[in-house]
Amino acid sequence: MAILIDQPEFLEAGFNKVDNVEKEMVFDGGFMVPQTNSFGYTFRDYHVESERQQGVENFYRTNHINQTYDFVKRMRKEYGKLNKVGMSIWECCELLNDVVDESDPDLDEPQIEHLLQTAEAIRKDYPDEDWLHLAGFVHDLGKVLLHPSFEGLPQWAVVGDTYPVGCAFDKSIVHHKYFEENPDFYNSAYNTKYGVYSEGCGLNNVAKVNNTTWPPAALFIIRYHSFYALHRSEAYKHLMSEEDVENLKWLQIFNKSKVRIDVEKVNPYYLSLIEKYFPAKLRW
Ligand SMILES: O[C@H]1[C@H](O)[C@@H](O)[C@H](O)[C@@H](O)[C@H]1O
Ligand SMILES: [Fe+2]
Ligand SMILES: [Fe+2]
Repeated sequence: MAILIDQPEFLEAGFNKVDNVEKEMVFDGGFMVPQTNSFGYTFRDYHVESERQQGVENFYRTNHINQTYDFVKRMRKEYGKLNKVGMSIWECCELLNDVVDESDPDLDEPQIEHLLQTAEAIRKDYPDEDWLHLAGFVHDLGKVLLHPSFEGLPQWAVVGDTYPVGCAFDKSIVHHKYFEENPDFYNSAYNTKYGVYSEGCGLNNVAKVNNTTWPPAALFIIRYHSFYALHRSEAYKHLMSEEDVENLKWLQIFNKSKVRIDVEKVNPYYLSLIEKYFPAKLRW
């Protein structure tokens, strides 16, 4: 997803295949945590040569060419209406299970399992912050925009790493070279360090339409968990407000995780959190 609000370090290229996957499981606070994805590569490696990577690269090519300032503005307006569907958080999770994310080089489990894995990993580290567990659980629900009930948006418009439009694309963004085919790349209104923004303007302008009682940090996590150029490569810091800086620390603890979980056992806990923080039906 691209955002409206965003400089460089190159991702290391190289072959990071680890031959013996079994040996790469480490024991971490009661969880067995793999160090490689199920294809035998380290996580988020966008430069290995595999069939899956070709699909991922193709995805980013289309994504980088088409995510323009005007497109993102139009999408925000259209989907900000929240007039597509009325449903509960749980119903949304069920819709999500039909979705396959073409941008993810590591994904090999159903979305619901990925959500629970993420949530359980945070719960282990921060047992008392229930709002944070719930953030883990709902963090990828936005992918539901791929579902036909949302007019079936194409993958390039929905998934993949997050970055701002309206200012220069940072070199740390995955497969950066394809931005050279994006019209905004040549538009002087959008291709400078600040572009349409100003110093410290703040990353956050999320509309809190659905009356959640959640802390703002949770919304920040949901919105920016895929903004790797920011939380991993430290790009775009010049656009952050003081509040963003404060919230960033939560993002840094929010990492992809592959802990093994017993879905049946943990489901009731997440249902109770949904009930605590969200209305029964939400506008989407
Ligand atoms: O948060 C993740 C991450 O940014 C991945 O790189 C991307 O493939 C997924 O779509 C997204 O859910
Ligand atoms: Fe995500
Ligand atoms: Fe995710």
